[in-house]
Amino acid sequence: MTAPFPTPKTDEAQRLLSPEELEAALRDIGARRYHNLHPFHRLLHDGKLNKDQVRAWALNRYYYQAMIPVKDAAVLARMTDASLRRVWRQRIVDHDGDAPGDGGIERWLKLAEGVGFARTYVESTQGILSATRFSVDAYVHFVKERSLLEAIASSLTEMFSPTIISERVAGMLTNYDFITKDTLAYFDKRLTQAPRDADFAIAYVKEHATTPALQRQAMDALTFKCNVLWTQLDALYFAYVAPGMIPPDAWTPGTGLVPEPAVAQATGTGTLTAHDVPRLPRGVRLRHDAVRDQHVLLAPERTFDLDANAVMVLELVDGQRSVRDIAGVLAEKFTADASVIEADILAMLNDLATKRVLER
Ligand SMILES: O=C(O)c1cc(C(=O)O)c2c(n1)C(=O)C(=O)c1cc(C(=O)O)[nH]c1-2
Repeated sequence: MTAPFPTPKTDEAQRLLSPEELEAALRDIGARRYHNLHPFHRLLHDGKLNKDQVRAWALNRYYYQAMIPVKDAAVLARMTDASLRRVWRQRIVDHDGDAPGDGGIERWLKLAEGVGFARTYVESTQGILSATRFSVDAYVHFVKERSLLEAIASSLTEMFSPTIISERVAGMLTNYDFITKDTLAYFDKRLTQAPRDADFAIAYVKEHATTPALQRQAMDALTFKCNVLWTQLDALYFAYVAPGMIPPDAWTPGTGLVPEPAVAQATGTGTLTAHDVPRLPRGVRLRHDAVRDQHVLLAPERTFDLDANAVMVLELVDGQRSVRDIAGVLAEKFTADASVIEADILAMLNDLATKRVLER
């Protein structure tokens, strides 16, 4: 497809660059346009956003994460060479995993849950900004419509991502008390996946962009992709930072979240989340008081009576299972909805945590 408004030909576009010059020109595009330079990222990394603004970022970026394998499947579908497909298909595995509960999309959902979202709300994508959807969809369309060279070149933003990831993880861990290393686990794997993918893509582009016109196409593809990323942050900034104009139907703070247990909130104690592994602190025991026929939690100089549900949960608290694991066991036992059980268990365990008879 020819662009309706083709990029004006510059002198640079007329001259065939050496592969090294081409790489330098591509890197220069990143140095000027990559999304690490966007004000929203600067605020995110420097700890200048509030929790809801960080939530808006996590929610919207989920759509990018979820569509990346769709994009890569489209790229794969254009490859007639099995040896290329064999390399590219790894990208889909990285995001989808080999089994349920595995892979990058799952890890992004954990990030979103870590900042308080209900997984089903995030997966529904109903609260994302239209601009997020437009720009991510534009990326998918681009790789379907343009040449394979352009499709591969558009992924070259990944050359620049390891730096921003290191900066983001360090910045967010230092600056936000609600962010943990576990929450950001998504990025651990990207630190090796992104350079591996980028090395392959840049080698391909250097080998196949063999005319000035093809080199220009590769550069334009990378510029386009930088714009895909930049636009998403513009939209976040506009809606959630300044002027703070949230479009109709987009996420508004307070919605789509797992309710935080009121007691833990009031006392300000660290709230357990579904991924935490609860255990009884040293000196606290689950006992059956035979005289009263009552299960109790026995702590130094204190006891707490437990109802039957609490006993069932605490019998599964073994310092190995996470809250989610425990909910899974009980959901299976009672053929009930695991997410409902999980919410109940979290409320109960957080109540015990505030009484200091449970820890993670
Ligand atoms: O955290 C980031 O700043 C960042 C940037 C990019 C990128 O540069 O496109 C990707 C990712 N992360 C990422 O996680 C990811 O899976 C990914 C895939 C692609 C792609 O174009 O195929 N880019 C990116």
